[in-house]
Amino acid sequence: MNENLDASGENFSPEEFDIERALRPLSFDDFAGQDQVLENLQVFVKAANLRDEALDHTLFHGPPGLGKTTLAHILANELNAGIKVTSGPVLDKPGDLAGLLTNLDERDVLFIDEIHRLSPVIEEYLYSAMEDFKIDIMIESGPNARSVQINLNPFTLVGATTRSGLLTAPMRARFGISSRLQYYTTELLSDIIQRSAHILNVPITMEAAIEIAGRSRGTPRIANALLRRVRDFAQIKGNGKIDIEISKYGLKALNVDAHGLDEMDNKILTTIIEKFKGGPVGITTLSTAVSESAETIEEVYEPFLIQQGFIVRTPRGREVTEAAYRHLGKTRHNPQGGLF
Ligand SMILES: Nc1ncnc2c1ncn2[C@@H]1O[C@H](COP(=O)(O)OP(=O)(O)OP(=O)(O)O)[C@@H](O)[C@H]1O
Ligand SMILES: [Mg+2]
Repeated sequence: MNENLDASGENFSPEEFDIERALRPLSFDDFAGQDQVLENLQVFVKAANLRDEALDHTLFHGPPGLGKTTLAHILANELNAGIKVTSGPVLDKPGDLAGLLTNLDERDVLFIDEIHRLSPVIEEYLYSAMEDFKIDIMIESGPNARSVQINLNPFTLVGATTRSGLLTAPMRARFGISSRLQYYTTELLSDIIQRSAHILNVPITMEAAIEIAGRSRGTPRIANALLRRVRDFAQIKGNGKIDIEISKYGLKALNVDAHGLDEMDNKILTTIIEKFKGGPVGITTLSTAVSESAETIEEVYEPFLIQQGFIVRTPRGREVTEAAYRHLGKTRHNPQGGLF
């Protein structure tokens, strides 16, 4: 895939960050797909609103760019509550966390992105906040040092992670709601692209939206990123309208893979084929061969490759499929002869 996009589709300039923000859905109604997740959340939010209670702590997990951060903001909107945003690696002092927590109004959302990267001290500290809406803080120092308990307003912790496997069991257990986001179908992505094109005020044909959607790696963030790039081609090389011709031209110029696979996706497939005769290969061995952690392969790359039918998981490890050979234009040397 092209150099500007990785599996998450991130890598924006500041202006693009603003566009990204404009394209972000703000309510349940604007949010496409993830039907099961959304249906449940709507019930839980309605119930919490009816009882005037804080929503249960909610965890969103799944690959990058599928809408975790978006949903956290939507929850706050739909709860008619405020939201404070932080992330695991940023939150390293208990004092900072205490400051955030004590400033939450009743029913507010505290969104912690990359929640698998919290330090153990902070995590420990969060437990009592989540469970009893209480925290202990140390006041004064030296011989006068003592800890006082502070009551917090009932709030909702929303956590997001691409690496749910790295979350500790006690942390996981404290979320009453846990939702895994799935890759989007081409059809849904083409709806999202049309909605975004409308916001960006650029005309697009249905056919073009489907073409771009099919190359977006099942990921709305990538779909929006590709749309913006194709829009550039349409404005500079075309007549401003995004049709199928300019889309194909732009996607080719961007070097976007026909399935939207990115560099690491292709590296994983190529490595299994070239170094391990198509597999099966164990995840640890594969991880060393492609220089990427086993967890990232399992949680970020592999789900898409499996969903697209390029890889299968067997008890002896990962194997590539015939589709992967075809995709990479390679022929399979099958020792048993026959089948492929
Ligand atoms: N269901 C959706 N409908 C429309 N647009 C969406 C949807 N989900 C995501 N998007 C778009 O994709 C962008 C990326 O989504 P978001 O930032 O929520 O992903 P994420 O899961 O938090 O990713 P990361 O793991 O990298 O933080 C959003 O800004 C939004 O424009
Ligand atoms: Mg996010």
